[in-house]
Amino acid sequence: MKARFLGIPELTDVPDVAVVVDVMRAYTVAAWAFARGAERVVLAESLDEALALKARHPEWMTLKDGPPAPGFDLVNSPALLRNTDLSGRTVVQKTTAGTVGALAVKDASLVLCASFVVAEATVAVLRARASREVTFVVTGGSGRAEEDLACAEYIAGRAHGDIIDADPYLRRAAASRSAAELTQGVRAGSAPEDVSLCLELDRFPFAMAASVEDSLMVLRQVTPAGSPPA
Ligand SMILES: O=C(O)[C@H](CS(=O)(=O)O)OP(=O)(O)O
Ligand SMILES: [Mg+2]
Repeated sequence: MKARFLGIPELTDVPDVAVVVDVMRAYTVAAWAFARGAERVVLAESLDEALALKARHPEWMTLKDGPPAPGFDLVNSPALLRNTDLSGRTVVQKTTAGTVGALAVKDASLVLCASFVVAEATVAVLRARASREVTFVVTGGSGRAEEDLACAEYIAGRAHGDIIDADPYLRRAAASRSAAELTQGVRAGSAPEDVSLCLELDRFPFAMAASVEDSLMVLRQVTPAGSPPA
């Protein structure tokens, strides 16, 4: 398996298989949403689209990064989300990097959204797919966010079949600028436990695949043994 690692601005073609990585925090948060019972996560193009979807479907739960805002039910924090019961809910998520990265590759035949908490399940889906090339979208810092790059490289190595010590990758993520900002409380809508929750390797047994459904980009859980959506 050939792996290429690209930032969102570097995406110039439509990949066959894309793994969109956002460790801090979009795809750690999405995984927690599924763990708390969410049925699906709609990746919104804009805050206005998220608010319009909420107006049409008042029972849907809207989530954005940054500070709490009118019309939004949740913030992009695993620590603040993990005690929320989302059973059967649709969550609409809009963030600065993670959701933008998935929408940038929405025409790929397989789009997986990943972070450390779903790393091995993501690896299993990639191995089952046996693609010749996988494009890792490193969403943070125009492709240079160390937490996303470390996670992407770890998943790529494992998908290639390598036996890898995860600790150096987790240490890189722990030393990232994002981790520092979250630890220092610089980012609004965060909690002190966010960083440690983002570094819980393989916390969940499922992967997450996004595909277009009725013109919306919808993220769903996929089990490694099953087939991801076509
Ligand atoms: O919520 C986050 O941590 C970030 C927002 S920013 O990097 O602070 O602007 O969003 P994400 O898309 O989850 O990286
Ligand atoms: Mg991020």
